Amino acid sequence: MIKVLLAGFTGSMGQKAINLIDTTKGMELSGVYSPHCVQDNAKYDLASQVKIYNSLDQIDSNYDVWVDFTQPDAVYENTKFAIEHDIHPVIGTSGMKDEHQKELLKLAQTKQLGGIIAPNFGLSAVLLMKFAGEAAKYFPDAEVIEMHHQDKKDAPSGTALNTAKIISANRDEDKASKDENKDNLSGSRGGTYDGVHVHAVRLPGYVAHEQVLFGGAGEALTLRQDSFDRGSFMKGVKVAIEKVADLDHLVIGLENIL
Ligand SMILES: NC(=O)C1=CN([C@@H]2O[C@H](COP(=O)(O)OP(=O)(O)OC[C@H]3O[C@@H](n4cnc5c(N)ncnc54)[C@H](OP(=O)(O)O)[C@@H]3O)[C@@H](O)[C@H]2O)C=CC1
Ligand SMILES: O=C(O)C1=N[C@H](C(=O)O)C[C@H](O)C1
Repeated sequence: MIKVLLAGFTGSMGQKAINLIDTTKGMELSGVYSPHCVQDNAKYDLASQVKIYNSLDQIDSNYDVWVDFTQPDAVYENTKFAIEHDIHPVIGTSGMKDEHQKELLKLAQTKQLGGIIAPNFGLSAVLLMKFAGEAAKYFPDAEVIEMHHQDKKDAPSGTALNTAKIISANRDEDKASKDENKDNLSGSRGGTYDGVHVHAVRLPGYVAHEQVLFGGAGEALTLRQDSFDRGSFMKGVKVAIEKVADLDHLVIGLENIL
């Protein structure tokens, strides 16, 4: 039985993850963590054996997997805590800084502990990123547009940033057009990662969506994925919880364990 600790259990993704864990054979929700919660199982409709924590230092090592859907400013500390306590991290939270990611890769390597940081657990987004990497070899001019629900706390999305990194790693930047626009309205061209423009839209009604626009001489290619429901992430989370203990290092991206 895989004993799971879920960080961010009161949030939108946390609630979906509880349902996944409760309905999947071979895993059990043993602990939950959210810094602003109260220790009242009935209030959150949690079985009495589920331990509730509202501070990291209360948590013991009695867990196999740490699932994290919290906030960008908490995810590094949480992941570090999990690795240091030999709990396999399954990290969905976006917004981790590159230098923090590198540090955690090293820490997990030293401990030979398996874990995953997944910018996106949805198959459509994983495939979009793969296809974007392929397209960037032939179309060096590309822009990323992500669209999310208005409650999203970070911009751009972790997926969009990762897509921009993949495009940058696969294209020949010297062949890309130089952007010499003058912004009459500040921010009109979005943000850039290594010269790849990234635009973030926040609107009610949206869940999580991304387009990558590639432009060439007289032609264009558009890739698009849509997560219409947060349930779309749960297959990926399930696979990650089941497979993470088989790894002996930290991987970035769901594609590495599919
Ligand atoms: N990789 C993927 O496939 C996906 C990733 N995400 C990412 O997951 C994260 C959570 O998304 P979502 O559920 O929509 O967000 P919510 O805002 O709905 O939930 C955030 C959760 O984090 C908790 N929290 C707040 N502050 C802290 C802290 N300092 N330490 C630990 N926990 C904290 C909140 O608790 P409280 O209510 O007590 O404040 C709440 O339980 C985001 O980063 C999002 O981008 C989302 C969807 C898919
Ligand atoms: O906050 C969200 O909703 C999502 N966050 C992740 C991200 O930042 O990429 C994954 C997905 O886009 C949904």
